[in-house]
Amino acid sequence: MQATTGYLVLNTGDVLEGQWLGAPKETEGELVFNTAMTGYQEVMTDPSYAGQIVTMTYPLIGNYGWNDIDYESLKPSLKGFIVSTPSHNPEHYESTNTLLEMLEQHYIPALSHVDTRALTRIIREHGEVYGKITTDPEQKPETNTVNETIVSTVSVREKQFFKTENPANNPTPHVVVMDFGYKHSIAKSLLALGCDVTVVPFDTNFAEMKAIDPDGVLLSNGPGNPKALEPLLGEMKQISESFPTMGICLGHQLIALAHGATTKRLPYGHRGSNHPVKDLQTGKVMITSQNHGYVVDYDSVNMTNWYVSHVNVNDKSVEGLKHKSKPLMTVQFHPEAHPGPIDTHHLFVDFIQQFITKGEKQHA
Ligand SMILES: NC(=O)CC[C@H](N)C(=O)O
Repeated sequence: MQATTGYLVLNTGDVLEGQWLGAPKETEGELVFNTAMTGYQEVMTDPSYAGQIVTMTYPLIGNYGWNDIDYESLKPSLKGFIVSTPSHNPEHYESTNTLLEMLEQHYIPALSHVDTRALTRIIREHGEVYGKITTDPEQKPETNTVNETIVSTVSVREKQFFKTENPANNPTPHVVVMDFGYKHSIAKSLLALGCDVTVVPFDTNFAEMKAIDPDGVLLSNGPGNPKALEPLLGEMKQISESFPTMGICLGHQLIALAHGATTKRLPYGHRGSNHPVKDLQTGKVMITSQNHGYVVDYDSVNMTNWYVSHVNVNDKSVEGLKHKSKPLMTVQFHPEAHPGPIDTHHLFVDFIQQFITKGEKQHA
């Protein structure tokens, strides 16, 4: 079969040629690159990529197929996918489908045989790049395609309860995950540690949270600019001051904003599975999985009540915050490690230790 030629046209004026894969529809969005060598299924199903076109810097994509285990959400939310060399004949005992079949099933347009190194250099140089996947190289992409309410498109509408199959603690702790586009691995990590988990919509307020009365609250990862959720910060502040709370990625940024810090855009984002992060208390460096374009501004953190617990070794940006007197901890990276190394899994243990050690609720 003759491959259809497709183009990625960028707002920088660059046009890259490739072969069309997946859904036969044009798409546009912000271009971001991920440097992980494996984990394309987790990347594609991570709701934090909603509104974005993702390119993988590793050239061989699809070679271990697509399985029933590694989903981070039920379907991909990304707008498009750009690869160098796709594999249509995967080899893996868990594989149930090919990458191409999944692109078609979920109606995601993609391009292969693109010079992804050149594309990554363009993104690194310009920082914020928008693109369109099209058959017409004369087209121009829209800029600023991520709308303010993108979190509402990926959050659950009704709360969902999951019972742990590993009731290791008595009584079983109950964690509420505020869903800004949560990765399933976050809930799986908590369930595996013996917590029951309720996932609630992103706009759950303090009164609703009090009615559930969990032992701990986790604010999840999610897409878009954290400042888009400014109207909800007051509720999040109350929630995070009243329950032992953990924030991951967007959840970390939101807790920081709610407590008076500011966020800004990184020059070109951290997306990959080998970002070194230093724990400033122990001095240990851990390799982490990351996916973010925004970051908490170091100088804006109120050091009277907070300290910076982790920093990125490469660019010294804020990677974690801890409240000095409340059980409140946040991280910019992904301790659920999917895809990526499990160096920071212990943070989930640290989080739940806060409410299981005494076997009773820590908040009044
Ligand atoms: N993975 C995330 O939660 C990403 C957070 C936010 N959307 C960012 O890009 O910084």
